[in-house]
Amino acid sequence: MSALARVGSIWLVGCGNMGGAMLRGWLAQGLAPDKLTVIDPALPELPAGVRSLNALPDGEAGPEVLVLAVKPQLLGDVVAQFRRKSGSAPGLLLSVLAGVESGILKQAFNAGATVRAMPNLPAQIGKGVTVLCSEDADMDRRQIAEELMRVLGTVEWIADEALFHAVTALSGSGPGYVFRFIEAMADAGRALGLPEELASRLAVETVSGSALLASASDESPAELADRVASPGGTTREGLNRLDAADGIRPLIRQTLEAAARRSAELAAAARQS
Ligand SMILES: NC(=O)C1=CN([C@@H]2O[C@H](COP(=O)(O)OP(=O)(O)OC[C@H]3O[C@@H](n4cnc5c(N)ncnc54)[C@H](OP(=O)(O)O)[C@@H]3O)[C@@H](O)[C@H]2O)C=CC1
Ligand SMILES: O=C(O)[C@@H]1CCC=N1
Repeated sequence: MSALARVGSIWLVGCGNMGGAMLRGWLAQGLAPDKLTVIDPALPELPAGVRSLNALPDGEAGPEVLVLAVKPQLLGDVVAQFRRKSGSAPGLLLSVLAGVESGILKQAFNAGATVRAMPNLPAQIGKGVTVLCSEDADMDRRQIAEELMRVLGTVEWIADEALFHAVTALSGSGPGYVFRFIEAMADAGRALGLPEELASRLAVETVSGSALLASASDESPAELADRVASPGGTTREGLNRLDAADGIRPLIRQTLEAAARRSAELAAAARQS
């Protein structure tokens, strides 16, 4: 029996982009709806059989798995509610909150084990990548956490939680940069005279097809770029601009550095709250 099928109860706190994707994925994998409680003051419409609450229940024993998917700035509210209302600590705490460290989560919820996760938005179509990290989860709880996140796409474990700032900057925030890149490609195509909708479609399909090829190919992205660039052709001219000293590499490095810095700031704020 899968680890997930053995889980008794899951409370999901926050059912927006990430929480919603997890909920849909778990149900699609066959998790029984009556094992699930969603806690979200917005009371989102939920599939039949899932318990919906606008706040943590009063005096009820804690769940086997507590999943946190609220904005990091709301952690304090959730912790305060948990202390006021819940009867016992969860067996496993799984948090997708950017910047909030395991130490803070352990102190706040006193769970049997704590796992931090950093998914990304393609999770909404099961094509995300999630990085997991835990200092105290045994094999069984690691397996539960992994199965809960695998419904969102692929899963990677890291041993050093300090790398979470870099992970958040790269894969957590990364879809945002890729969407901006698609937009910029489409804008540039329009500036060259393409009709707006055609430029948008060409930009999306070009990025999507290239990502699929990079994922399926044994060749590195650098080798694949060389395959596109015929000697003396158009792509080399474009790549020369991207590869210039003020081109894409320093820009992307600065982009990730800015996001990682923000992750560290969120961590500091959570430590102080
Ligand atoms: N979006 C992304 O791509 C990624 C997000 N994350 C992390 O996931 C977490 C959630 O992000 P995301 O899903 O985008 O956020 P959303 O705002 O989409 O979802 C959060 C949900 O929590 C609800 N909420 C607000 N207050 C409470 C409360 N006290 N108790 C329970 N639920 C509450 C919100 O309701 P309302 O809208 O009414 O306030 C909303 O429905 C964040 O911590 C973020 O760092 C991690 C990786 C990627
Ligand atoms: O922007 C954020 O803070 C969250 C974490 C990674 C993606 N979204």
